[in-house]
Amino acid sequence: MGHGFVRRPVYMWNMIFWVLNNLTFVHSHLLSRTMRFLHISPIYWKRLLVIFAFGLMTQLLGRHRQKSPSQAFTAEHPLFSPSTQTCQPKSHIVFLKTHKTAGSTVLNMLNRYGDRNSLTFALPQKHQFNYPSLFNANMVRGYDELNKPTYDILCHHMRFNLPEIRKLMPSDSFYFTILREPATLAESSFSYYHSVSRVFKRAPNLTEFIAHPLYFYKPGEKGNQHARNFQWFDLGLDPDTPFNESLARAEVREIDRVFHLVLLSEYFDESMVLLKEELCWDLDDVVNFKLNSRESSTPLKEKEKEMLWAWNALDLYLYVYFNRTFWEKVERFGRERMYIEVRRLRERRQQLAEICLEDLDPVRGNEIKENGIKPFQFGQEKIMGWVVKMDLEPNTRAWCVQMITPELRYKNILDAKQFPGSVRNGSKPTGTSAKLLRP
Ligand SMILES: Nc1ncnc2c1ncn2[C@@H]1O[C@H](COP(=O)(O)OS(=O)(=O)O)[C@@H](OP(=O)(O)O)[C@H]1O
Repeated sequence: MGHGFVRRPVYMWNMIFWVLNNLTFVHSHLLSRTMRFLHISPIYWKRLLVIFAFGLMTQLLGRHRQKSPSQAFTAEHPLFSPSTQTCQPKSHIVFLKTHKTAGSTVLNMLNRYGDRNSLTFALPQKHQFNYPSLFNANMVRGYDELNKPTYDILCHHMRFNLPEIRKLMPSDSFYFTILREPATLAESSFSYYHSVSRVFKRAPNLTEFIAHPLYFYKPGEKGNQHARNFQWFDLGLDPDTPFNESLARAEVREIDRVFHLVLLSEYFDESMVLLKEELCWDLDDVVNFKLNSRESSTPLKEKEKEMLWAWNALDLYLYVYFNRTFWEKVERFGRERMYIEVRRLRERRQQLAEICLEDLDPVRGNEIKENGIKPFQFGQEKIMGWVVKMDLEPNTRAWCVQMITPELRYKNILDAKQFPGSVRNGSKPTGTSAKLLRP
């Protein structure tokens, strides 16, 4: 599990050590006089030199991040260990990719990180882990109960099932997921799955569905997950359970116990900053372009939102709970610090967009001629994508292409990398590049 690039941030304490170190060497005679003047014995002076040298070493290696103790997270899921004040990039990761929540953008980031650092993905046999069935370890390609392979990242669409996940993922894995406000999620889901989901097919339009959901919804029918408590379902829970506060609270607390971080798609950039901090990653590891967005969406009236919240009461409970924990984390991170970090992230995104993209706005899929980066079109929705400039230096272009490679395409690339020689998926593994340099 290599992390094949050098970290660049310069940390204050390392800088101080570096400056002192240079002063020590350049002005050693001056220093020794000062030490004598201050009545510090040569033995202490030597010890100080060792400390300075150590400072220089850490500065040069730049692998460990110094964190200010005042920013320490003391919650159940610490953002970093306050005792050591350093962190190591995490590479054992379980991401529950919920549906219609910006999960594809998060997934792309995980794909890139794992690809660049030669991490091993637990990949599905086909496109996803037999969704909507509950996840089972045997759905992972190459998994073998007796001779267990080791995996670093599990991140493709699945219905969460912790005991099975624990069979294959390391015990120190970092669990995270992403949620979206249930009414806008319902609007996205209705438009995306309208042509495939039986319940939605029966409804002439979203307005009718919102007005009479029970008329169209038949419990236990295939495809129902798209129509009610979608996130609750993806978390492995029963979306048809009648709402009951104490049950909802117990389930949500259990989710909070298992997941180290729950992101919010409405606050995507703040989410990326928290994630970067928790994973001890670099800014470039979490910078992204929005993927899988529709050309347009239907604005909801207040009344419609309320009706959708009532219909998706379990998802609403989930969202409200994790909205609170999210902002508590932001508070502990520091609002001012968050503001600065979000600005850095946006500036970097803008910089990369200017380097990589023909257009700073997403374009329709049919305007993208390059097959590897055409967004996956599903149902009648127009899914938007990006055009990468052609005249880029190859390394830069490969980086840019990675940032917008759609999930199925990227899955095939990773699959071909992990299972070389096996002919499947009809995809040639072009575009993987384990050691890309930043543009
Ligand atoms: N960065 C960022 N910030 C906020 N929102 C974002 C982002 N990236 C994607 N999206 C929106 O997420 C919706 C697609 O979600 P998914 O990628 O999870 O969909 S899928 O289940 O994998 O098909 C889709 O929402 P709708 O456009 O409303 O359908 C995307 O626009």
